[in-house]
Amino acid sequence: MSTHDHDPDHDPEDPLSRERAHLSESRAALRAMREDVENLDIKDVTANWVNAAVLQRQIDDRIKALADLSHTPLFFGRLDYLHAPGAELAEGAEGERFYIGRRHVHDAEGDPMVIDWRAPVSQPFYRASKKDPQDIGLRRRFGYTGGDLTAYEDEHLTDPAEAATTSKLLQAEIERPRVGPMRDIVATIQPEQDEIVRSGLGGSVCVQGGPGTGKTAVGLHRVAYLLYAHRERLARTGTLVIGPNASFLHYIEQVLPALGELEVKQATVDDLVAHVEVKGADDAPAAIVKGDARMAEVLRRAVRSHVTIPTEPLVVVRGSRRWRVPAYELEEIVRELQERDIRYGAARDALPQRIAHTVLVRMEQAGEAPDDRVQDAVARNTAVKAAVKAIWPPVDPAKLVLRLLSDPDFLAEHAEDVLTPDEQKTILWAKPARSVKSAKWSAADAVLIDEANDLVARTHSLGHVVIDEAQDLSPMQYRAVGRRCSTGSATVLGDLAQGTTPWATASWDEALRHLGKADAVVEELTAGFRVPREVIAYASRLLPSISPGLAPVESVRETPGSLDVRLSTDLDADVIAACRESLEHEGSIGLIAADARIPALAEALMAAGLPFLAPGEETTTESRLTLVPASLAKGLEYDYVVLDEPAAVVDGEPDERTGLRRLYVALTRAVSGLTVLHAAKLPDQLT
Ligand SMILES: Nc1ncnc2c1ncn2[C@@H]1O[C@H](COP(=O)(O)OP(=O)(O)OP(=O)(O)O)[C@@H](O)[C@H]1O
Repeated sequence: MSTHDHDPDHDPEDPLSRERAHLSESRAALRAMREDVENLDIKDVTANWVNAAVLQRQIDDRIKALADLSHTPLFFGRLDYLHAPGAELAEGAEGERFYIGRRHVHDAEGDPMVIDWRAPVSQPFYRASKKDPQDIGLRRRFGYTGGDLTAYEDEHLTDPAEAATTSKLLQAEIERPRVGPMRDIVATIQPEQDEIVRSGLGGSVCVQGGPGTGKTAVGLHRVAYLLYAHRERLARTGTLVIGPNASFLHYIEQVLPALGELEVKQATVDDLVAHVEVKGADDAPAAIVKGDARMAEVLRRAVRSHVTIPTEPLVVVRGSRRWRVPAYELEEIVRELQERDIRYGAARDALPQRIAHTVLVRMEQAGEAPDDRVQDAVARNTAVKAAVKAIWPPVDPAKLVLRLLSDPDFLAEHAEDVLTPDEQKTILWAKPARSVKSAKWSAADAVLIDEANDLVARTHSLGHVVIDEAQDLSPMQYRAVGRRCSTGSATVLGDLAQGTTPWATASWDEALRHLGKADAVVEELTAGFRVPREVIAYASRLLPSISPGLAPVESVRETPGSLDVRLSTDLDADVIAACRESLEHEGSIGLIAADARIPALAEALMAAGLPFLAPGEETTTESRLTLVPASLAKGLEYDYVVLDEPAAVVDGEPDERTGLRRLYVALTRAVSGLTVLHAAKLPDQLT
């Protein structure tokens, strides 16, 4: 591989000059594409204002997607094929040379200037190697400074004499200082990441990977890829990215728009199940039982218990005639509906028609010739309606859960042999709630209501769902997410070692069963792109205690002197000093501390005149310091991290293993440097 930097003398024969010329031509072509859309006159197409509004929105989105962002290079790579790969591999692609970028750009004749990174013809940019050149003679990577193309790097994959080296441009991209929200990695997706990104829409994928292995990045790029490869289907069915909390979602929200995808929804699991206002919290034992998959069976039984097998005949009066359906026939109808695999509500909707059908059969036997309208009229008959209400009454999911948590006998009846008497006691409210409105619902209760909801009426399924930090979901939460992709597929991202809930995932196989995706492929990512080698080695000392089976992350970053562990006699003052030191470097700074330490540290920072942000607030070049409670650090990263009192982070959790896992998360947020300050003794597992 050879790297070439910008030659200031403009030589038209110089490859860099030629590449820059292609860049300006491509930008001009993109501008022309945008102008074409801007000049569209929709008055000619439709006079209907509703259609016009819809069309205008589509046009506005398209204009947005065609924007030429000065800080994102239009192309970042070039592939020279040995043989023309054929037009079926890329929109209108012909010839052997392709520039790879974030989006497709074509010239006035429709010939491609830049090929979308997701097109099949672009794939060798990420996957080809000396071992498997995939018909690529030259792979060129471009380096940019500001918006300018200033360097390129060549690999001649079929040249046996050329030594394989690591890419300097990749190294520079990984080591660049972080400011602001998460960015896309489209120019430097690694082969093992690309395999996950491009895996098909039909199958679900689960990615286990240590801190900084790119799980979040891979999940987001997979959505972008799937939207490209299955645009129409996913536009119809929808896509969703699920993250642990609002600040995390805020951190990642710009990645997909930067890749031209504006339609992907984002939510936390709590958002998905927000049927009631969450005003209360469970203690851990109650939350564990409520999150246990056995609760699904309790709810199923409780919902079904509303059906009463009829013992009285039904009499329908029409005109001068009375039609009698005996109890045993009603019972047959009810039993048949119970045995079918349909929701409680759907069966309830079907029941009046079934009864009416039986009445119609009677009419026909008596020589009448009733039609469909008669059947509908019978189904709406007051006697039939009353019977349906008695046999199959409506169920309000929230009221049902309220009763289960308030009424010991009702719970015992449906939890028999499913929950132990002690477990039942654990989840019963000390003070029964009066109404759905006044109840102090917890987050776990809302998930139970969601399950009950689905027993009554099927939850709408999307085409693809990505779940990040999945290791923290309870079995009941996995079920709630699984319902939302029951007819689609899922990408499950997580790290067993970072599970910090009392119900944290212990095995992916089990989690995937709860999700309803037992056939998902589990992939492992082991190369770390965030945390410097020395820091990850330090954090990995905790692995034997927190997740014995897992191998430590192999960092691709070598930043010597990136770890500094200091004993302090005046913690607050030393923390402030360490923040000031970190602020001398470029990039973002995170001060991470046990949640209980946050108020004291906030005060110390204010007293020292150091302005700071809360997680989720965007760091800028002016405001670069964020004060991060350990409980919100997951998934985030900062250039420099100052970690306050590890022992307090561990002690902030109900048990030691969870505490050490929380510490592991806090220790693995740094991109360039980590300073650990402690006045108390460090946890034994670290030393
Ligand atoms: N191929 C890549 N090229 C450049 N940067 C990368 C690559 N893969 C990942 N990164 C960067 O590494 C950092 C960590 O990635 P990401 O947040 O996706 O990791 P993660 O596995 O989700 O971490 P965590 O377990 O801590 O949540 C991000 O800044 C991301 O942009």
